[in-house]
Amino acid sequence: MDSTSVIIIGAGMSGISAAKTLSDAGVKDILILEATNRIGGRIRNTYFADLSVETGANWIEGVHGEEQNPIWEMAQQLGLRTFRSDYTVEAAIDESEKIHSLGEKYSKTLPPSGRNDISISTFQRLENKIPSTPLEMIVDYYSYDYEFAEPPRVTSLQNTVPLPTFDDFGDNVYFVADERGYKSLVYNLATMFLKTNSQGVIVDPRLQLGKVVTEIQYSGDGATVSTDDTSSYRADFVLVSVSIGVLQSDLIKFNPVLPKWKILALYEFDMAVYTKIFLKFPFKFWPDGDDREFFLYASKRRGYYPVWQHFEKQYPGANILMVTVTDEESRRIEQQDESTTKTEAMEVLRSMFGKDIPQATDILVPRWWSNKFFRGSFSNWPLGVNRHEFDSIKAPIKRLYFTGEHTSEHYNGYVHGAYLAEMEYKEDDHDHGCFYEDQQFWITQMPPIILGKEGAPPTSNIFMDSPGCKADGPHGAPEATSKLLQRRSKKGEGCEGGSITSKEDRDVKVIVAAASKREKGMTREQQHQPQLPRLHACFLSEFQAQTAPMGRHTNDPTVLNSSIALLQERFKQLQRVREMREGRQLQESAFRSQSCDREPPRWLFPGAAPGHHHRRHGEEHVEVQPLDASTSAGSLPRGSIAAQSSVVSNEADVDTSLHL
Ligand SMILES: Cc1cc2nc3c(=O)[nH]c(=O)nc-3n(C[C@H](O)[C@H](O)[C@H](O)COP(=O)(O)OP(=O)(O)OC[C@H]3O[C@@H](n4cnc5c(N)ncnc54)[C@H](O)[C@@H]3O)c2cc1C
Repeated sequence: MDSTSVIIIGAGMSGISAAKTLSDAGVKDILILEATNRIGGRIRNTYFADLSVETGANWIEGVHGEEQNPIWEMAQQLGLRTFRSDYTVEAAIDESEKIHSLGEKYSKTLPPSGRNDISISTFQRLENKIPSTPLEMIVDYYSYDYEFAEPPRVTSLQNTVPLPTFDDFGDNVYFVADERGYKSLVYNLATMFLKTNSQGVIVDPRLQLGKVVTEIQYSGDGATVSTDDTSSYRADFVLVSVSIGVLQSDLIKFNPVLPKWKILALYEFDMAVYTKIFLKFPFKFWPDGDDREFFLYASKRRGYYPVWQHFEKQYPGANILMVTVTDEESRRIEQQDESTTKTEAMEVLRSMFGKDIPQATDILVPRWWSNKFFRGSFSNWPLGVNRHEFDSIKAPIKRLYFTGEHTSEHYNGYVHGAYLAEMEYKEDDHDHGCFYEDQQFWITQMPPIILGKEGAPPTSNIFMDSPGCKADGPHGAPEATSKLLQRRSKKGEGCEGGSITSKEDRDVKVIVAAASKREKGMTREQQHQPQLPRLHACFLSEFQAQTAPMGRHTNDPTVLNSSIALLQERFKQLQRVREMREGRQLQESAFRSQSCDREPPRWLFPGAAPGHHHRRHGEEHVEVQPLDASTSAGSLPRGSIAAQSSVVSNEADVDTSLHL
C-alpha cells in the first residue's frame, strides 16, 4: 500500500490551494485523489455553439475594494479575459437597496456568536417590507436569490448582510469569458508545484484523476483511503475538500462514523443550487448596449426564469442568452428534458419580446445538483447556524481534516472562499470552546505537519499562532492574502467566546438567564459557561424582535422572565420545525446515496422554508406545511420585466416593466 504524509481528496480550487500550501511549506509528500478526469471541480468551462461558456463559477466577485481579492490578482497575472458586470439599478431596486442598508446596520449590532441571528425575510418583516407583487419579488430575487441561490427566508442576515466578499474586496464583479476558461487559475496554481510535460499537461503522479474515494478509515495515527477501483492509500493525515453536498450524501463512508455533532453541523448548512441555462438563437432580438446586459422577468411564481443576460459584450454576434434559475426551480429543471426547458424559456421570452422572436436552436442545461461529485453549486449560510456550529463543520477529527469553500467563514460559496479556506483557519476563530459531547478542544489536534517543528507556522499561510486574537500575520502568503489576514486579526474578529453545553431540552429560564448575563460582558472563563444553543437563540431572537423596537432588543430580566410562558410555547413550535427540517435533510441524504439516474420522488423537495408564518388573533404562529414540488410546478400566470425594451407582456397580471 502506498503511503504519504497527506492525502487530499478533491482537486477543485480548495484542494489544489491546500496542496500548494503544504508543498510551499516543504511537505512535498502528498497525494491528491480526484474523482473526475479533470481538475477545477466547480470551476468548469465547456463549448456551446462554438464558444467557451462557464457552466460553474463565472464571476470574480469582490474587486477594486479596500483589499485585493487574491483571485483577481491571479486573473490579472494570467491576463484572463474579464468583463465588469454592470448591475445598473432602477428606482424599484433603489428602494430595495434602502432596506438592504438598514439590514446591514442592524446586522452589525448582532453579537458575533450568531445567537441572535435572523433571516433576511425576518428583517424585511420587521421593516414591514415583504415583497409580494411580481415586481417586488423579482427585485428581491435579484438582490438575494441571485447571489445566494436560496430565498431570503432561508438565508442568515448576519452572515450575508453585509457580505464580507463585497465589504472586503469591493463591490465590483467581473465576468470571465476566456477560451482558456476560469479553470486556468486552478491549473496555473497546480502547475506551481506539480510537474507538467512539454505540452503543459500535468503528469505528476501526486495527482491521481478518476479516483473516486469511497471510504476513509481514520484514527489518531493516520488514515487509509479506499477508492472505487479497489486501490487503498495510507497517509498520516487526510484533508477532505469535497463539497458539503457530497459530505451530506453517502458517497464517502467514514470509518468510524463521524461523530453526531459533526454530522448535524454538516446537515445544518445548506448546499444551494444555481443553474445557468444557455440558449443559442439565429439572431439577436434583445436590446443591448451600455447598461443593458441584464433583464429580469417578473412572474407571480417567484424565481421562474427570472434573470437573463446576453453575451454581446463578451462575444459580439454570439446570439446567446443565459438565464439563471436557483433552488427548487433548479431541481425541477434538472429533472426534466431539455426540450421542455426550452419550451418554457421560449414562452417567457415571447411574453417579454413578442411572438415573432426566433426559436432557440440549441440549449445547454448544466446539472450540478444531480451530479454525485457536487450535489449542488455552492454553500449558503442558513438561519440557525451559529458560529459554534460553523466551527463544527470545519473541525478536524483525529487525523481527518476538512477544507472547501463551505469551510471559509467569511467567503463561503465563492472561488476565493475555496482558495482562502484553510488560510482563514486560525486559532482565534475557534476559541469558542467546543464541548459538544464527544467533541473536545480539537484545536490542539492541529497536525504537527502544519504547525511545523517548533509548533509555529512554517512558510505556510495556515495561521495558528494567534492566541487571544493577536496575530503576527501569515508567513509566505500571497500579498493580498497576507494583508487580508492581518487586517482580520487586527479587527479581533472571532474573539467572542461562548461554548455550548446546554442540551436542546434545557429549561428556558436558564437560557434567558444566560442570555442576559452574556450581554453584560463576561470574562472568557465566564463565557465558557453554558450558552444558548442554536435553537433557543433563534427563538429568543424572534421573540425579542416581536417585543422590542427594531435595533433595541431588550435584555431586561423582568421583561424576559415575564415572557417565559410565551417563550416555552415558541420553543415547542420551533423544535417541531427543526425536527421537520432534519427529517427532510435525512430523506434527501438517503436519496442522494441512490443512483442519479433514478427519478427522485417528488416529496423530497418541500419548500425550502421550514414553515410559513401567518398571523392569527394578533399572534404569530408557525405552521409546518411541507410543500409538494408538484403543486408549485404549475403554470401560473406571469408578468414580465424587460430590460431597456419597450416590450411589456400582454398578460393581465403584469405589474410593470422594469428597465435595468
Ligand atoms: C453554477 C455555479 C456557479 C458559481 N458561480 C460562482 C461565481 O460566479 N463566483 C464564485 O466565486 N464562485 C462561484 N461558484 C462557486 C465556486 O465554483 C465554488 O465555491 C468553488 O469552485 C468550490 O471549490 P472547492 O474546491 O471548495 O470544491 P469543488 O470545486 O467541488 O472541489 C471538490 C472536488 O472534489 C471532487 N470529489 C467529490 N467527491 C469525490 C470523491 N468521492 N473522491 C474524490 N474526489 C471527489 C470533485 O470532483 C471536485 O473536483 C459557482 C459554482 C457553481 C456550481
